[in-house]
Amino acid sequence: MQTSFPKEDIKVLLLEGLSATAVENFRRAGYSQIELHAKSLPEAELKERIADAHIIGLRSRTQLTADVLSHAKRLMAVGCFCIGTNQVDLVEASKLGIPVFNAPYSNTRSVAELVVAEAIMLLRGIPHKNAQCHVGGWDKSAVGSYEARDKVLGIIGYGHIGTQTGVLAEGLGMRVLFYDIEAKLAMGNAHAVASLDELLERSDVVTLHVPETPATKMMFGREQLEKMRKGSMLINASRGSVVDIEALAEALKSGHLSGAAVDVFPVEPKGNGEAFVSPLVGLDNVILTPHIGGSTLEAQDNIGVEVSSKLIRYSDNGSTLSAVNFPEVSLPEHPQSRRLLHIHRNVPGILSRINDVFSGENVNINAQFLQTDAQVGYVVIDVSADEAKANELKAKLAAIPGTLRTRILY
Ligand SMILES: NC(=O)C1=CN([C@@H]2O[C@H](COP(=O)(O)OP(=O)(O)OC[C@H]3O[C@@H](n4cnc5c(N)ncnc54)[C@H](O)[C@@H]3O)[C@@H](O)[C@H]2O)C=CC1
Ligand SMILES: O=C(O)C(=O)COP(=O)(O)O
Repeated sequence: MQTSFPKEDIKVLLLEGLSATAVENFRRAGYSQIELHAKSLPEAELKERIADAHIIGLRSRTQLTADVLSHAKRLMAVGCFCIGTNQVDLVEASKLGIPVFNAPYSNTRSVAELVVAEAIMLLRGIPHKNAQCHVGGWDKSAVGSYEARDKVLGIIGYGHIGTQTGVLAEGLGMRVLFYDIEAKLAMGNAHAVASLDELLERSDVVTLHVPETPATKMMFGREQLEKMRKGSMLINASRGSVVDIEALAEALKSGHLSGAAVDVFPVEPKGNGEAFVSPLVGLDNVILTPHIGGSTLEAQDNIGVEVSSKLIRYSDNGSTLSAVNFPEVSLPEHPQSRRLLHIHRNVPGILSRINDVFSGENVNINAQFLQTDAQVGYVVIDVSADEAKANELKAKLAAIPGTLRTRILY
């Protein structure tokens, strides 16, 4: 599709070592100005690099704060090449008229497999036995080693990853309980519990799968750890902010918990090679992994295609389907028309001002799409007009008070 703004002038900034599938997809769609970085950028450099970027792709490390976004003079879309979107100030992006996309399912299975494997490792006391062997020890004993079969796995946050983890765990013969703030359909023989406390009191292994939200920040502290059964285990592959890591280290040192597996941390290195510091370092009953729950080649390749396709579709066609902070529209193509986009603050009266722009003009409106959310309104208008007329209409649309952005797509 031929776009009004030449695709070769659209700068795509891709950070944090995204899969080559993302780059190939952009290139195939005609985007040639792609800047690739293997790591997240220090804030000052990020502000510099984002200044003239039209599209940015990132993973969990890059913080797109309101301050960083204020340096992005041309940014039209953000792609989180992962599940979590807590690293982006979604409200600010929405206020600026910038849709944010993610990959809500592509690494779900990878996280669930890792968690189930860790549950088995912890139940067998493998972290400690492994550490012993590495220093010449030999601790052949069944003490503290258990089968996963018939043990209780307590899942906090029964969404995509939580349910998938429960299904895999049931395959091993584990009994699955879950706690969620929403009513959820139980998969297999899983049971919802009435309260977090009940889940903690009944589980042998507890695993966290909540997103980072104001309500989940530090939701798992000393009080929750104390309520866990003596000798039980905790797995956290959600977000580092969810667990009080100092309190977790104490619970492990005191023996109240017999083990833990932790993939996410309150402070994580910006990239490979930077030192990792944590109160859990050196505890040989803990499996530490460098935030790799979703880092399998399958997941990363799929995410690369999924998120780049959403960004390309928005850039080429205006569709915002599955944006996490923006009104969602899925648009047909009308190649015979010119497509104008109008993004505005959702305040009363704008639609009639938009329609005023077209009334009295000698142009035919072939289609009009409108979707709003609490903050933003998104109108797409397909018109029969020549280039000069389309530019004139765009200028009039841009002059409407409350307008955030206007574009002529094609
Ligand atoms: N370690 C890693 O590499 C990865 C980590 N993640 C993390 O896992 C999180 C969960 O992913 P999904 O399962 O795909 O998300 P999801 O949105 O499908 O599920 C999250 C569930 O948590 C529930 N929830 C929210 N607040 C809660 C609370 N306060 N208490 C109890 N339940 C609550 C929700 O109702 C929902 O059912 C992501 O947001 C991300 O932070 C995701 C992928 C990879
Ligand atoms: O998908 C997520 O939310 C993750 O936490 C994975 O993050 P990553 O892409 O490995 O930085």
